[in-house]
Parts: sequence; C-alpha cells; structure tokens
Amino acid sequence: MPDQADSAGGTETAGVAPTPPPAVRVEGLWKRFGEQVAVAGIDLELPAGKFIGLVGPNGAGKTTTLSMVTGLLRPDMGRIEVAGHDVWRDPVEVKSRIGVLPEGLRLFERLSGRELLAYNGRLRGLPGAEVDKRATQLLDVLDLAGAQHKLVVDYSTGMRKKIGLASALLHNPEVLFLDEPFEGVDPVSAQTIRGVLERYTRSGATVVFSSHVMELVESLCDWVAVMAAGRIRARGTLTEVRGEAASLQDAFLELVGAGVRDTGDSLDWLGGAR
Ligand SMILES: Nc1ncnc2c1ncn2[C@@H]1O[C@H](COP(=O)(O)OP(=O)(O)OP(=O)(O)O)[C@@H](O)[C@H]1O
Repeated sequence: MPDQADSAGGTETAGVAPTPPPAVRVEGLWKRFGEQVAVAGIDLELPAGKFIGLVGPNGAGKTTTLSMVTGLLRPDMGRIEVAGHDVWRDPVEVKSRIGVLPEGLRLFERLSGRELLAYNGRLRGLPGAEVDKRATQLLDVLDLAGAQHKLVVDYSTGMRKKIGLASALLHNPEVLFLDEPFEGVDPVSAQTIRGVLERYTRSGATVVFSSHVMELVESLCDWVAVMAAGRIRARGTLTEVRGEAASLQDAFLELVGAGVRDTGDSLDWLGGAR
C-alpha cells in the first residue's frame, strides 16, 4: 500500500471500513489564457484505486487540467482536492501524496539517472539506504541499469520518460499523474511501464494518465473521462463510456463530434504530377 494512505476526507461508519475519498475531486474548475478558455468550469470525481484515462482531442484542456490538479498551474476559479486534501490550501500535504510525470518533462540534465533518483528521493525525505534500494530496483525493472551512470542529457526520449517515471514512483505516492507517458516509448519499454503501473494500481494506488491512443486506454484503464473544448463530455467505467459503440475509439469520435475531415479538393497538388 502507499506509504501515506489514510482516511482523510473519507466516511466512516461503526464497524465498516472507511470509504476512501476520491483520488481527485474537482469543482467548478476554470482556466482562461487571454481569450482562450482552456478549461470551462469542470466538475469531476476520479475514484481511488483505479487506472484512469483522461482522453480528448488536441487542445481539449487535458494538460491544463492535470497541471492545475497537481498544483503546477493556479486555476482562475474552482476547487481541487487530491486524496481528500485541498491542492491549493494544503499543497505540502498533497505533494507528498502524488507523483507527477508532466508534459515536456524537465530534468536535471547534468545528473546521471541514478543521481537524479538519489536527489529526488532525498528531497522526498526518504533515508539514503532506502533511496538506494528503491532506485536500484526501479532502474533494473525499467531496464535503465546499464545507463544509470550516463548523464540524463544523453538519454533518449524513451529513456527520459522512464527515468521521469522512476522519479515519480520513488516515494510510493498514493496518486500518480502521467501526461502522455507512452509517447516516444518503444513497444518493449511500453510493456515494461505497463507492468509496473498495473502492479502499482493492484496495491490500491491510483493512476491518472492522459493519452490520445484509444487502444491503449481501452486495454489499460478501468475508468475514463473524455474531455473536449474544455469540458467533460463523458465519464465512467470503460463499459459506460463505450456504451453501444464497437470500440472506445468509435465512442470517442462520436462524443467529440469529430467526423474524419474530408480533404475535398484542398490537397489536390499532393501526390499529383511533379
Ligand atoms: N500557456 C498557455 N498560453 C496560452 N494558451 C494556452 C496555454 N496552455 C494551453 N493553452 C491553450 O489552452 C487550450 C488547451 O490546451 P491543453 O494543452 O490543455 O490541451 P491538451 O488537451 O493537453 O492538448 P494536446 O492533446 O494537444 O496536448 C488550447 O487551446 C491551448 O492552445
């Protein structure tokens, strides 16, 4: 189980195990960048202990939402709780309970992979020996042991994702937020990451990840939220969101109203006589 699990915000009845609070509770969340409304007043509850996919077309507001939920971007309006704690009133408590793999991950490039994990582990207040043990196991499982002394600046895109994931998992968070974790990752590494995340959710922890790849979401997630134009269009178990559609991809296209665009005559020069 996660190190810091408790029943904050949950409900307790005599003799019955307390219901854990939702992993994330969002109420009336707004964010605007100038004229552009990125997130238009969303309400959302993400259940604890699930593998949750946040999906939506480009520009739907997924990254903006995840940035606000993880305390990286201040909302214009609204309230966010993670594991029963208010993200903006109680940021230290929340940050000790979450792990984040953000979009456009920035890492300390002049540290080696192992040094980066050691630095993160100490920052999280873990004892040195424990950091060493966990780092060795994560490097090994994520197939980075051979590159552990290489500087992060020399890592490939997929290796950067994997060391970012190891950093986000090192303190055994209660909720893990991943923005496009499989982008740029080869199929073998993707399978490894998948295995690590499945093991992690089986222990009762929650994964929230954003992706465009519907097949991936369909095969990994038990719970899905579909976002488009700053609003939540559907939410629920995979079966609920898929409804009558043959696949999540079909349901998604229907929900976001995205007919495949007919190019008509507009690209008639492409592939024509040169
Ligand atoms: N810092 C910013 N300044 C101005 N506009 C922004 C900023 N960040 C996001 N936006 C705008 O807000 C909207 C939502 O963007 P966001 O990155 O949250 O979408 P997304 O669903 O993560 O998209 P993608 O799948 O393409 O990554 C877009 O219209 C985007 O142009």
